[in-house]
Order: sequence, then C-alpha cells, then structure tokens
Amino acid sequence: MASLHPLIDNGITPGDPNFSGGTLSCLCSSDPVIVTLSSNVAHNHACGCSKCWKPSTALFSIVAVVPRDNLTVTSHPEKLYITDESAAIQRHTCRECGTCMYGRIEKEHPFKGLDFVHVELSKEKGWQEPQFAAFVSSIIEQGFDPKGMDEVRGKLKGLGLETYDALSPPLMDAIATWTGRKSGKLPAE
Ligand SMILES: N[C@@H](CCC(=O)N[C@@H](CSCO)C(=O)NCC(=O)O)C(=O)O
Ligand SMILES: [Zn+2]
Ligand SMILES: [Zn+2]
Repeated sequence: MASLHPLIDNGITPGDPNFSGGTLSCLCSSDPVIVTLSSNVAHNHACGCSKCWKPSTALFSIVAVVPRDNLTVTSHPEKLYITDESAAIQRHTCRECGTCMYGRIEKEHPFKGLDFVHVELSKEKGWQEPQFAAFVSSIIEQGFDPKGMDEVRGKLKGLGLETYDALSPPLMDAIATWTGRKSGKLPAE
C-alpha cells in the first residue's frame, strides 16, 4: 500500500510529555526558513485533507497545533508566502521548496490563536505523537481508489489511530460549542 506518511508507516514513537519545543526547517538545502516553537504541540494528527502540506509520496499529512504566541520565524521569513489567502488556515509556505512552515487563522474562527505545524520538519525528538486520523475519506477527492479505504482505515487503526471523516469528537465539540455560543443558543462562557 502507498505510504500513509513516513512518520507513521513503521509504527508510532511516543513523544516526551516534558519536551518543551524546538525548531522546524524547510527543505531548502541552503538558507532554509526556520521556525522556532517554544512549547510542544497539541492535537497532533494525520490529516487526509487536500489542503494540508504533505510529502509527495504520502496519503496523509501529520499536522498539530501550537499557540501562535509560541511560534516565531527565526530565519528567512522573506521566503514565505500564503498559498491560499481565502482559506481559513493561511498556510505560510516556502516559495523555493514548497514546504508549509505554519498555518495561521486570522479571521473569526473557533481555532483562532492556534497555528498549524508539521513536526516532521524538526530534527528534535519528543514532539507529541499523532493521536488520531482526520478527514480520512478526503483522500478519495485527491484520486485515491475508494476500494482501498478499508485497508487504509485498518492500517491507521492498527497503529492506534482512530479514524474520522472530520476532526476528532473533542475538536468537533469545541467547534460546535464556539458556534453555539456565537449564535446565542448556548450561554456565553
Ligand atoms: N474535503 C476537504 C476538507 C478540507 C478541510 O476542511 N480541512 C480541515 C482540516 S485541516 C487540519 O486538520 C480544515 O479545517 N481546513 C480549513 C483550511 O484548510 O483552511 C478537502 O480535502 O479539501
Ligand atoms: Zn524552503
Ligand atoms: Zn488538513
């Protein structure tokens, strides 16, 4: 079967709960963009959506969040551009190597304040390991044969990753809570 993602194809290595951050580098062989994170990430997951950056051979991205105040571009910010200004998550991508260094939400949104990052861009060990697989059915939209979905879901479950066709229930509940409060159907916090 095609690679799910190189970080998980051969099993999942648990992260270190005491890990306190590190650096992400783009794939340019010279003058890479470097992003420094001052904390570990949270909600790390495999994402099958068409928008998240992933290695060209992988079916899924591995993407996590970090508070935006914990993220700084420490080298070559001038190489970054936003791939899709209209998307909720504005993905700041290296214009030379095409690597997404972080995704930031600027509009009103339940996850505003969190940046989306890819820990495979770091040499350090200890980042939170993937917790679940999201938007699994979305790989079909990108050309994956629907007949192979049982195998994909089976492989993800075998790795200990529960599979969802949106985000995980706690994240979907957080989105719905935000929406309910905004409309007034739920009391304000
Ligand atoms: N089927 C679509 C789904 C795209 C989608 O909604 N992606 C989610 C998850 S990205 C990280 O988990 C999302 O919130 N996207 C907002 C954005 O990317 O701006 C597809 O595959 O394209
Ligand atoms: Zn680059
Ligand atoms: Zn995604």
